[in-house]
Amino acid sequence: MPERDAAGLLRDAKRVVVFTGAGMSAESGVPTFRDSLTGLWARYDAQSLATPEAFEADPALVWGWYEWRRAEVEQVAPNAGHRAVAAIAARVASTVVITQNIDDLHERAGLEEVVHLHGSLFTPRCSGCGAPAEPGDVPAEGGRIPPPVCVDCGADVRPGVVWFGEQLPAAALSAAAEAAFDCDLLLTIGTSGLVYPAAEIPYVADRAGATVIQINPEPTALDSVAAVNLRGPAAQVLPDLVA
Ligand SMILES: CC(C)NC(=O)[C@H](Cc1c[nH]c2ccccc12)NC(=O)[C@H](CCCC/N=C(/NCCC(=O)O)S[C@H]1O[C@H](COP(=O)(O)OP(=O)(O)OC[C@H]2O[C@@H](n3cnc4c(N)ncnc43)[C@H](O)[C@@H]2O)[C@@H](O)[C@H]1O)NC(=O)OCc1ccccc1
Repeated sequence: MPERDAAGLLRDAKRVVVFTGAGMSAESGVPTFRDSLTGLWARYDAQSLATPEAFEADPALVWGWYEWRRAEVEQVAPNAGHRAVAAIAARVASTVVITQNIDDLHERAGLEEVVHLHGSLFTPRCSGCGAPAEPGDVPAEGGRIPPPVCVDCGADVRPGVVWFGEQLPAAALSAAAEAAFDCDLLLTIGTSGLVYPAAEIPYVADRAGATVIQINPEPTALDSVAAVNLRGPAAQVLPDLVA
């Protein structure tokens, strides 16, 4: 029975990587990347909105979208899946949690260190000089919101996320690749495995001889690299795995 194998594999693991995507936060009520296009943004395609070109063309539209997503995240709480991942990190000293998510639910579930490959909703910076900016109060009204300007150089402040066509933060990418190369077990949770170079991480672990366990209610591009596929929602499957 896959669950028992997975629990046994996790119990015996010495160096664990937990790799997460939007599905990890779905049961908290955070819309997955593709579902985050409602209201004003419904007529846009996420991949074209999450680009430097879109911000250049209409800063208020894109800033407003990220402020809406930040408001969503601030209204929800980590789920039992996030708490189970924190329990794994507490139990297996050398656990590295790598996420594609820009929410802070892993941290709010008790994790001090999380490798954010695609940035965060809570680390805005100047689009000109790169100076960190204060994430102001979440605006009450949704819709188009002009971004604040940088106190140092007056350029627009931008969300601290990685947009399509932009390089990932070098430190995060190398920390992730290194952890995947060194681990003996990688858990991939709630990701479709379609966005690169992040999606390469489970393959790095597999090629280095680690066991890959996937948790996802649906089949994904990562089925082929997973030794064990647990077909279920993260917040239901993970607690059993760490029980
Ligand atoms: C779409 C894809 C084809 N395109 C790319 O990958 C591109 C281009 C590219 C590069 N290399 C390639 C190689 C091949 C093909 C294309 C490329 N990559 C890039 O542009 C990257 C940057 C990519 C990062 C983009 N930013 C994001 N996010 C931040 C912003 C924001 O969020 O707004 S990506 C964003 O989308 C992705 C969404 O994927 P998932 O998280 O997996 O979510 P998804 O909705 O797809 O699936 C949810 C899954 O959960 C499951 N699920 C649902 N409920 C549950 C549940 N309850 N429990 C468990 N699972 C569940 C579902 O079944 C499903 O499987 C995440 O990565 C997320 O971070 N940059 C770059 O390559 O730069 C290079 C470069 C080189 C030189 C010079 C300059 C540049």
